[in-house]
Amino acid sequence: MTNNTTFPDVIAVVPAAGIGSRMQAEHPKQYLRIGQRTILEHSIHSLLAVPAVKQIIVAISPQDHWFPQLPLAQDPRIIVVTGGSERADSVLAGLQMAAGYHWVLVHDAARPCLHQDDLTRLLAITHHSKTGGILAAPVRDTMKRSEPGQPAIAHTVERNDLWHALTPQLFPLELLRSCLTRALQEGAIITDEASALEYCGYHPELVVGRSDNIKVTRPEDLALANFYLTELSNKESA
Ligand SMILES: Nc1ccn([C@@H]2O[C@H](COP(=O)(O)OP(=O)(O)OP(=O)(O)O)[C@@H](O)[C@H]2O)c(=O)n1
Ligand SMILES: C[C@](O)(CO)[C@H](O)COP(=O)(O)O
Repeated sequence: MTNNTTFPDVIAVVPAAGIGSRMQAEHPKQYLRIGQRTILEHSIHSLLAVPAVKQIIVAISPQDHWFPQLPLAQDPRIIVVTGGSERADSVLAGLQMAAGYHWVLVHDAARPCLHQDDLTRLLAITHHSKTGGILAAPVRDTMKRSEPGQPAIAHTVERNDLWHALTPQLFPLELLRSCLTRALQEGAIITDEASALEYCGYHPELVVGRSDNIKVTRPEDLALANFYLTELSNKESA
C-alpha cells in the first residue's frame, strides 16, 4: 500500500474497560508496560500512526485510575467514555459518543502489535465496501471440537475457510450501531463487531492480517508481545 493512498476520515473506538482476569496481573493488562509504553498506549499509537484516524474514543472502567495518568489523556484526539460489563457494551458506549464520521474502526486495547500495513489494507476496503470488514488470520493448526466440558476430542473441525478474527474491525458507523444495538437487545452473544452484523444478516469482508497481531490475554503473551513490538520498532525505524 503506497503511503499517499487516501482514505475517508475514520473515528475509532478502543474497548479498554476489561479487568484482564486471564492475565493474572496486579492490574488490568492494558496498563502493563512493554518498553516505554503501556499496552494501551501501543494500541492507540498504532491507530494514530495513520492520518485517516482522526479521533479515538476509549472506553474505560469506572474504577480506572490509570488512564488519566497517561500523556495520551491530554491528547485532543482522545475522548473517554465509561465502558460496560461486557466488551460489546463498552464498544456500544463508545459508538454512542461517535458522530460526524461515516466509518468507525474498533480495535482492542489488548492488541498492541498492529502493523501500519495491516491497518491501511483494512482501510482500503472503504473504497469498495458498503458493509465493512475485519482483519483476520487463516487458521494454521488442525482444529478440534471437544466433548462439551470435557478435555476429550469430539471431532476435527474442517479448517479450510476457518479464520481467527482479529481487530481492527471497520464498519459504517450507523450500520454497526444499529446492528450491535439490536443484537444486544435480542440477547445475542456478541464477542466481536462482525458477529453483530452477521446476526443482522450481513457478510463482512475478511482482510488477511498478520498472525503476530496478538491479543495479550494470558501471562505468556506478554513476552511474545514484547518480542513482536521490538521487531515492529526495528522495522519502522529501518
Ligand atoms: N467489559 C469489557 C471487557 C473487555 N473490554 C476490552 O475488550 C478487549 C478484549 O477483551 P479481553 O481480551 O477479554 O480483555 P478482558 O476482558 O480484560 O480479559 P479477561 O477476559 O481475561 O478478563 C480488551 O481490550 C478489554 O479491555 C472492555 O472494553 N470492556
Ligand atoms: C474481538 C476479538 O479480539 C476478536 O478475536 C475477540 O473476540 C475478543 O474476545 P475477548 O474474549 O473479549 O477477548
